[in-house]
Amino acid sequence: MISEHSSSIPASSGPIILIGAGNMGGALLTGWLKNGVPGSSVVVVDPNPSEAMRQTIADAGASHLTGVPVGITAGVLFVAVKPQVMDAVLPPFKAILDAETVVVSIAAGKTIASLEKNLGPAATVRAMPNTPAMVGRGVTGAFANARVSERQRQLVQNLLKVSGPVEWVPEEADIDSVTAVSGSGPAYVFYLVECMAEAGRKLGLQADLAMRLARETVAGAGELLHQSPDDASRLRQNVTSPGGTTAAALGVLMAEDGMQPLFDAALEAARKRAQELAG
Ligand SMILES: NC(=O)C1=CN([C@@H]2O[C@H](COP(=O)(O)OP(=O)(O)OC[C@H]3O[C@@H](n4cnc5c(N)ncnc54)[C@H](OP(=O)(O)O)[C@@H]3O)[C@@H](O)[C@H]2O)C=CC1
Ligand SMILES: O=C(O)[C@@H]1CCC=N1
Repeated sequence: MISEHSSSIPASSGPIILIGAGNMGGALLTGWLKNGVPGSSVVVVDPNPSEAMRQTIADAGASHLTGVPVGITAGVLFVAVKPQVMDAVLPPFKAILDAETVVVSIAAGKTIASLEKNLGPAATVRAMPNTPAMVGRGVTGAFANARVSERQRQLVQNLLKVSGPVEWVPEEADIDSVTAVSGSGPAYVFYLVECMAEAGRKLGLQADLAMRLARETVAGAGELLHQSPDDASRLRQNVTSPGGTTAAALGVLMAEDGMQPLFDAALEAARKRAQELAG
């Protein structure tokens, strides 16, 4: 159970059961532990976590199980397994829910209706974090169904915000769009680094130098975006001298057949895939 004394995390009515301690589940667990959630209030269910995760769990005094806990009721059931295995994994967990439990799923696409098919009607939040959560710099979109009380919403908000800001959306369908923008978004940025490095190599730079330049440029631009009060458009304009080199490059990227139509198509594809994973 999380006590009122845990820094910013309000009390839950029972332990947090985390199903799946992979990339995202592990990142959230690490964030909870750093932000005052006592390890003793967390039960991690994962048949085969990494050695590093086993160590984290053990060091925190959290419990590790390979299957459904027996004899306890979940305060929060936090679902962080792949959407494709959820229908096989979830049904036995129905036994550890009661009227006070809030279910949180971070799985792409999986609808609340699909979760309820496996778990029965429950206070449920669909959330979509992203991998910068691993360094406490993520952003999460979240939707709560009508069964979620104000207390549960606060509790979930505090559990999610250990990895960065939380943006609540008014419609469940919005979560699929959030997934397309920020859930998958870090991959687009990493690919941008790859593209910049490859283009630099084609201009004659050593491949590893081009990669270092591209990587530090994107990391530095991200940090500037994070720290500056200016919006992205203003920051772009600050780089762009009239008649200069940046304007020449942006003439290509911002052409009618430049990046915007590519991003429109890419994000539409991501949202469509989320919708296909719904069932
Ligand atoms: N990666 C990302 O950028 C994001 C992912 N998500 C969502 O988060 C969820 C998890 O993704 P991610 O962390 O990347 O995936 P991972 O594969 O890294 O993590 C899933 C974990 O669940 C474990 N697992 C498998 N079967 C079970 C089971 N029966 N009971 C308990 N645990 C089990 C896996 O073990 P094993 O490896 O041994 O199979 C693994 O440790 C997905 O639903 C995804 O859509 C959301 C936002 C961003
Ligand atoms: O690719 C995926 O399906 C997951 C969800 C968002 C990021 N990774």
